[in-house]
Amino acid sequence: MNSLTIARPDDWHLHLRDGAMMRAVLPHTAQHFARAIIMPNLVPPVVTGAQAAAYRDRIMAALPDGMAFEPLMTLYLTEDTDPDDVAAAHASGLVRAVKLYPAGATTNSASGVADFDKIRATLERMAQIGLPLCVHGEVTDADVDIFDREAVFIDRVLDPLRRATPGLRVVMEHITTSDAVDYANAQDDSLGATITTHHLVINRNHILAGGIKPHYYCLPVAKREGHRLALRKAATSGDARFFLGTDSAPHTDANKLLPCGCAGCFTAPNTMAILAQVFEDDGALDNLERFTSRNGPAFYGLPVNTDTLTLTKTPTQTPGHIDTDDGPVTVFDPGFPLHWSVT
Ligand SMILES: NC(=O)N[C@@H](CC(=O)O)C(=O)O
Ligand SMILES: [Zn+2]
Ligand SMILES: [Zn+2]
Repeated sequence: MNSLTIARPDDWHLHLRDGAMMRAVLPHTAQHFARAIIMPNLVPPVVTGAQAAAYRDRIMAALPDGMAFEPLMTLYLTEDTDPDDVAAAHASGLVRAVKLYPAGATTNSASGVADFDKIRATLERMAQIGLPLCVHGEVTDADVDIFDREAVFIDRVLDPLRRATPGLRVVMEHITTSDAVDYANAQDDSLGATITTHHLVINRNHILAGGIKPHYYCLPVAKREGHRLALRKAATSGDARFFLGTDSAPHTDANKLLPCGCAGCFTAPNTMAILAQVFEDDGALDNLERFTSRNGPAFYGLPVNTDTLTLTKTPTQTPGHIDTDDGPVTVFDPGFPLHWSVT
């Protein structure tokens, strides 16, 4: 196959940031994706409906003329979140999901949740109105090994939370383990799971063997090869529970290359070329459209995009970095030449 046309993709987990960084990274997403679930972990976080509306306006103002893109806004769940504000933001069509960060789990998660009893009322309201909860699924306990934090979260937090809130629609974000794949496979269609581009490509050796590679450091951290293969199988299966959330998370090189560097891989520019190759290598090009363009809208109850994206078998050179007014941002290097280009 030398050319592939699919319904235009969406990105169900994206960090656009704000200001100069947003202006630089937004066109890379809008070029390939019609819509994206916009993560609310700004500083300060996007907690209220009013803050989400203002953030959406800033995104639309930063969109270059002639580009079409719809940001699907989220609210950052805190222990002080007002269920009425959440319900109003959902009813107006502004907000498509609420994001749960366990306090301290990842970039800008200090305002996240420590006491899960304090979010009960909001979760119950979300279950009533059908508003999905997107979850960064890692425990934060210092005594749990970082490579085990996702699996432990499923047992200790996610499964009890879902049992306590029947009907709540939940997205396990950026899953990295076979434990998460197995859990998702055992649930009904109230559960979805996003998978990033980079977790289909790298395992923990890529980060640590032969020298430390800060640009491969993200959270949840990439796991053993067996886990990567489980993610590949889930993503390429076509199963409706699994869909693309790139978690494209730009940080300047200055902030990545520190003694204590930031977590995140910037994949917006080359995600579609990488995914075409991943699916081709696994003999699953026929399922690429399900993963990038169909399963996500089905979970979120949105129409599939009517316009299309065409990939052709032409080598692509992804730039090593993009320039922003805050400094350069390195683009994720898959470690193999890319044979597919978006045309
Ligand atoms: N994935 C990451 O490593 N980083 C994300 C936060 C997140 O999605 O956990 C970021 O905002 O930089
Ligand atoms: Zn996260
Ligand atoms: Zn993220």
